[in-house]
Amino acid sequence: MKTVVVKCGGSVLKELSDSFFNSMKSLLSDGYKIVFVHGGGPEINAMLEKMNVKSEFKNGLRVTSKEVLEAAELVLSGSMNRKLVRLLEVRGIATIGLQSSDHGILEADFINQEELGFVGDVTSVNKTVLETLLNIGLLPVLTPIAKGPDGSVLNVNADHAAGAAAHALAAEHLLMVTDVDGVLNNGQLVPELTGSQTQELINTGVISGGMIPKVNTALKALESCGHVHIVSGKKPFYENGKWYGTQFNKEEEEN
Ligand SMILES: Nc1ncnc2c1ncn2[C@@H]1O[C@H](COP(=O)(O)OP(=O)(O)O)[C@@H](O)[C@H]1O
Ligand SMILES: CC(=O)N[C@@H](CCC(=O)OP(=O)(O)O)C(=O)O
Repeated sequence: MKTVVVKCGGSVLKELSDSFFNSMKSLLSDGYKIVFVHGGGPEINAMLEKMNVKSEFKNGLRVTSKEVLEAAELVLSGSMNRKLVRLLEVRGIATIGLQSSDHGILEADFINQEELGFVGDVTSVNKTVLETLLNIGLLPVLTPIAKGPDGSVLNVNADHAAGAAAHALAAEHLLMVTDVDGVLNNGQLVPELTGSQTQELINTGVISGGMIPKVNTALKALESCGHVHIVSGKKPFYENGKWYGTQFNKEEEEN
């Protein structure tokens, strides 16, 4: 099975273009099976603001109290997931939206409960459920809320959730969809990056903020996925077998 895991950031969910969905359709007609994982960080921020609840990030991860977790679930499962499913269905793509904690599609463990609260790292992926859905022609759209220990649910960074799904499915491609064309340097798209080149851009502050978990996930995914790209959701990302954005490559083997 040729699988593509597409991670769509909250930054761009409301701005996904028709050309983006045309690229999705091209992938499907070229025989790829797609699993979608979405975020919703900006929308969770807006909800917390409305609720007058303060939220902070540590190393790109949202410190998640019980109250923050409830807001995150509400936004991700109740709003973002529903929106994406409708956007895909309306374009004739057979879609099923799921909370990743359902039947342990994603299982996670606390990273550091004292410091981060209900935040998890994925420990297992229920491949059988995902592959069964793909085999009957459905495109699963997953939230980054995973099943935690003892009946809990845990908030997982959506980049990390997508990376874990791509790894478990041995996906041919991992596509990280965001609100910029890819990794930029001085406003210019960087078309290709290796691990050491990426580290250099992090060290010099060119890559910062939300781009850091994205590039780290991209590099880690190279261990199990054939191809990894960061692309824009406002443009086409795949046409006639050609991919756009920033492509991540393994370091050249030294002779
Ligand atoms: N070098 C860089 N190239 C592109 N974007 C960068 C870079 N460094 C930081 N960013 C920021 O990362 C953002 C994408 O991360 P984030 O907002 O977390 O997106 P998402 O919601 O898609 O996960 C961009 O909009 C940009 O502001
Ligand atoms: C633990 C953690 O940080 N979870 C993220 C989940 C959503 C997410 O990652 O959304 P984006 O892809 O839009 O950033 C959060 O609460 O914001």
